[in-house]
Amino acid sequence: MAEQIAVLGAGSWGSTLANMLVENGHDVKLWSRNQEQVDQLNNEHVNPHYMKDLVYSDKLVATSDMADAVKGAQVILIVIPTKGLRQVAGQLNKILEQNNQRPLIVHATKGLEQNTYKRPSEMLMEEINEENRRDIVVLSGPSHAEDVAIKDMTAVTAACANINDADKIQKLFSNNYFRVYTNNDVIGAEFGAALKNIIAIGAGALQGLGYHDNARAALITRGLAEIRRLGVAFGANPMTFIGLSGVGDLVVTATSKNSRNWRAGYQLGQGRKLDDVIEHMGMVIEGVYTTKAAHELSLKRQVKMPITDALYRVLYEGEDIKNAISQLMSRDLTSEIE
Ligand SMILES: NC(=O)C1=CN([C@@H]2O[C@H](COP(=O)(O)OP(=O)(O)OC[C@H]3O[C@@H](n4cnc5c(N)ncnc54)[C@H](O)[C@@H]3O)[C@@H](O)[C@H]2O)C=CC1
Ligand SMILES: O=C(CO)COP(=O)(O)O
Repeated sequence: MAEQIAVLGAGSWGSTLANMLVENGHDVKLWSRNQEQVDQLNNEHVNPHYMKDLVYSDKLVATSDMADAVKGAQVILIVIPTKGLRQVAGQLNKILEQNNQRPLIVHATKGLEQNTYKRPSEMLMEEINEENRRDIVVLSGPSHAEDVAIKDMTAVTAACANINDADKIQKLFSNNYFRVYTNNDVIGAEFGAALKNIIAIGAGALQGLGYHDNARAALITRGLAEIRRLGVAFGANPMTFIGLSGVGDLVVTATSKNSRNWRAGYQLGQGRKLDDVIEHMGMVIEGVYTTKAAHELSLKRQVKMPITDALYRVLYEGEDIKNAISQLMSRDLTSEIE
């Protein structure tokens, strides 16, 4: 059955999901704060800054008026980078309150908030009053927008404490190339999503420095160990980390040239400066900020995250990447299972 869906955030992922939902037969309004981008989407069906090869459906309606996008929507999908999430959610809350509207909220944001270390669903719960929303569902997993745009096979997870709502999102989003599984572990799904970006920067850096397959496999595997350790310390189900929002997303992000985090790491490995890399990416590199949040959180919780610590020193304290790698490799030898 066709649903009325609002998508907030028209970057690479928000606009691609909005287009897919239109093609799934739903009535979709896509909100962007940028009027020029809205005009391009409505008039020429393109979004060249973010998705240069995608021609969007002419049934997709874009708007820069959030109230217009949200009016009547039963489901609201939020695809805003972590840094802007709270502000957009606060704006949304006011509109929902005025409309007396109580939609199901889905988000696809992958990060942790600076200083508070909150997960996206925690930020949304704080900003959107309970009277103005139903549950919050996390949509996560190995899903580069570029691949979904060309209808490559993709499998993701819809995680929600209320499994009926995860089921509903599973049905709305699934089609013959996009397969959605469900999970009730929101904490695990969000930690997996946020922390894999750190490891992806590291994997890109290794490749930029000229390391090969063994090094990448070691980084991914030991990266997953520290992602799981932090997630489990906050109540995540360890099994989630061997699922799509865990190892699945880690593998795609740490091995793909489509990944902004991998590309950032690659350029750092080749000797480019961080500010320069951020300036030229033109899209969000969540892992840069998540590295800082996760490093601080791991110290607070006393969870060992040696790869995250090494990347933190490289990104925020100017340590040479090769030194950071030597330091990682010369730590006391230890057991794999902790
Ligand atoms: N690009 C991808 O393939 C995937 C991205 N994600 C996640 O989705 C989130 C969004 O990523 P992308 O779409 O890639 O980012 P992007 O950089 O391509 O686009 C971000 C969009 O959010 C808007 N935005 C940022 N701050 C805002 C604010 N304060 N108010 C209003 N609009 C704001 C920007 O104008 C832009 O349209 C990130 O957390 C990312 O990790 C998740 C899965 C896949
Ligand atoms: O989360 C993603 C794919 O699942 C996107 O990763 P990047 O932000 O590194 O492009």
